[in-house]
Amino acid sequence: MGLWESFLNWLRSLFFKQEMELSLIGLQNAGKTSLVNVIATGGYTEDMIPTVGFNMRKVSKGNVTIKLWDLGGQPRFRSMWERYCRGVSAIVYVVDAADRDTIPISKSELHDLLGKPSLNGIPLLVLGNKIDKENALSMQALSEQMDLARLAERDSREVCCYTISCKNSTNINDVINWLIKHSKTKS
Ligand SMILES: Nc1nc2c(ncn2[C@@H]2O[C@H](COP(=O)(O)OP(=O)(O)OP(=O)(O)O)[C@@H](O)[C@H]2O)c(=O)[nH]1
Ligand SMILES: [Mg+2]
Repeated sequence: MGLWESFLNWLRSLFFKQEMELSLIGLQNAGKTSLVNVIATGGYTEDMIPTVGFNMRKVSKGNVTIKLWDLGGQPRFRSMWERYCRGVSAIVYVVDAADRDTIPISKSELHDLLGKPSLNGIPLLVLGNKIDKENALSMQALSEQMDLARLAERDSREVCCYTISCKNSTNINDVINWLIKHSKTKS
């Protein structure tokens, strides 16, 4: 980036600071914490420790400061999801697209959660992760199996779906761009 461009970006950042708060949910082993790491530092590792309860991370992307609530996906933590989704700018739901057996559970957890009136109208980004694996579902198949059309219609909510790989950093830029688009100007 040239000096002049950097200066302009700095000037812009003084006037247009944006911030957003996001919740990352989904079943255990889907790759939520891996996604936070990839967005924050670009780092990826195979040996991850399951999240106990939740973690909070703040990540800056350009003018946007993103506060991420990374929640544990094991059954005992799922009852907390709603509390951490209230009032966020967007909900990011991560699915292991290569673990076909768990898709029905993932779907029913998502549909139950979004049925709560407190979460009405919050935009939803569904991410089918692990597309580096051979048996991973396509975006269309995932979207059908998760019945995302019904969620968009039932709740008249914005719903978007991407397939990604945290391991290979595939489509991570699309995710970041979507997030930035859904941030709000700081008051
Ligand atoms: N092949 C592959 N493995 C991945 C990918 N993303 C994450 N993993 C692996 O999946 C496992 C679980 O990742 P985590 O990020 O801990 O999953 P999580 O959703 O945070 O799990 P909980 O904290 O228990 O809810 C780890 O072994 C990761 O290395 C990916 O894109 N491809
Ligand atoms: Mg985790």
